[in-house]
Amino acid sequence: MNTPTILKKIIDTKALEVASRSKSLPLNELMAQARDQDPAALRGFYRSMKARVDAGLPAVIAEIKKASPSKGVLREHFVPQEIAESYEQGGAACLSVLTDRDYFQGHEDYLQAARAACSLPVIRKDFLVDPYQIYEARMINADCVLLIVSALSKMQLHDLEGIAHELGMDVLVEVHDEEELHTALTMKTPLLGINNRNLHTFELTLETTFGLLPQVPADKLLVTESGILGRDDVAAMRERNVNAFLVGEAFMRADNPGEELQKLFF
Ligand SMILES: O=C(O)c1ccccc1NCC(=O)[C@H](O)[C@H](O)COP(=O)(O)O
Repeated sequence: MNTPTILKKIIDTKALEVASRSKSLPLNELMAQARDQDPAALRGFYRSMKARVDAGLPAVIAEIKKASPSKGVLREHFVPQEIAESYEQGGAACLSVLTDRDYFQGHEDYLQAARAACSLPVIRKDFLVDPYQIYEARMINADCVLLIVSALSKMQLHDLEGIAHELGMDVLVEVHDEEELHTALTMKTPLLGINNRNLHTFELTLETTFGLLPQVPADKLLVTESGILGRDDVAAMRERNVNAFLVGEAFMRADNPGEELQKLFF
């Protein structure tokens, strides 16, 4: 029998999580609450990214993550509010906050605290496999959700995207290879992430973005994700007209995450 990959383990955990949470708050009640939220309160994740890129600036999604399966604990002094303020001062376009508890030591409260401490739009960074989690994302005021193609069927991708859009949230769809890219291109969202990290093996190379780039249509806003560690990486992307970035580790390991963002990008 094949050993399950980390992504498979995470997805299995998510199914259990949803089953347990829906016992305390059933889906129909959560749906009703989420649909009652004021869409005007959302901050426009895509809009913020697009405005930076159109102005010729790097659009940085700055990530708040305490730990990860591939790297362990990244940051001991972890105060999401402080990090969010620092990122805003450093020039981030948006925030990404890990809400997964078991593998990333994240929490939904961290997203809410970070968002309340700044004026930036925020993506719920988690492994979303069920409509329940999309309604939950709206209830914690996420402005955007992540959908990972390798974790979902085409039908699930369309279904979850439809729910997110109906609730007023943006969608970042994430791919890692050509087949996933073709699937993602059947979706409506203009926000397309290429993850340089293989989520099954942890292998990481910026060549993933370079290799898929020629197949990305001009009307998509491409975000390169993972493994951006220094100014050389940023320059290599910008030379190829990749101007949107999702960065976690490089900032989380720095004493001052916002200053590190400034050093890397401006
Ligand atoms: O980071 C991991 O170890 C990981 C393992 C399994 C699934 C997802 C994983 N990470 C999510 C991400 O892709 C990153 O948090 C994000 O792109 C930022 O990457 P980095 O700048 O390299 O921290």
